[in-house]
Amino acid sequence: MTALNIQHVVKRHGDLETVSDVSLTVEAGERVALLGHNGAGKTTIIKMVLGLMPISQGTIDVLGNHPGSAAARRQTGYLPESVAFHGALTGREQLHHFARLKSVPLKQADDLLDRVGLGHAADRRISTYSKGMRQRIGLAQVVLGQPKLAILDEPTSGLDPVSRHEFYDIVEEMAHNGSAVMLSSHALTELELRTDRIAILSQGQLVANDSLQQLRERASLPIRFKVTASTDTIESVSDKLGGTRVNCQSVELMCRPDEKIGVLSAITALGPVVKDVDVTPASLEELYRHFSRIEEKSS
Ligand SMILES: Nc1ncnc2c1ncn2[C@@H]1O[C@H](COP(=O)(O)OP(=O)(O)OP(=O)(O)O)[C@@H](O)[C@H]1O
Repeated sequence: MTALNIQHVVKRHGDLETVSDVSLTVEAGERVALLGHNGAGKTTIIKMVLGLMPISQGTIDVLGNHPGSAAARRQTGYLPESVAFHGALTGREQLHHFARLKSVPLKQADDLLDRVGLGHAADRRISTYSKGMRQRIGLAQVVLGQPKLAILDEPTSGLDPVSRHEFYDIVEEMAHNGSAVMLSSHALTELELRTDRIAILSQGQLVANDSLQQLRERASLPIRFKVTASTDTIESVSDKLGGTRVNCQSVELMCRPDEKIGVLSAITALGPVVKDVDVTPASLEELYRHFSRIEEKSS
């Protein structure tokens, strides 16, 4: 089921067009990452989806409802880029408040405080919380009531690496339970394995919208091999395979994706002199640069 359906959406501020003919869907249970440079139009799209900003052209359907309608809001969880809570309230009081607004049992709020790692600080005032702790309260209020659509704008800014990992575990759990999740981020490395689809915006236009695997196939960027042998055999390995010597034990090779199996066969044919092989396909960061650059060149 399609939870979010954005079709041919345009946003104009006077003469300035900041979102140009963007079409994007997010299915129930799917995690879609919205990527783009500063000013690419991510927050503008999110604001239109939430009904906080009027659409100049095109349509947005949120679970069969108009963006910003009571029905759409009831089923949507939102974590803004800069999350702000009442500093005088404790984490528990703040989350209980959201639970009452969402008509969710208070017990669920208490359980969520533990789930986001704030059980120990639940009865402390939010003014004493670090940025990461506030972000966790923000995530807890999104998860509260298991919304059918979750919109997360730069959700991991301010979180340390362990907290980021835990954050994506919770997002995964939400998607597993049927929520559609759209999140914007600049932290590409962490998104690689934790999202189902990547949508890349460049200057208001959607320049890519595929799974990581499909993006790799489309971009056809080189694959990197690092072949390790012993110091006394690396010279002959290097002579046979070519590539660049990176140290006294390793050679680095690059090839096109369609050459991968051939290169692997050549490495395997060298037999036990090869101690190790690392095969690294294009990273999301490289793909992101590739797709953003194509658009910049053509504009
Ligand atoms: N009310 C407005 N009037 C005029 N221009 C606006 C308005 N709101 C946003 N913009 C412009 O729209 C473009 C997209 O902004 P947006 O905030 O959506 O970018 P973003 O992709 O979220 O960037 P960031 O990663 O920096 O948060 C920017 O050029 C911004 O200046």
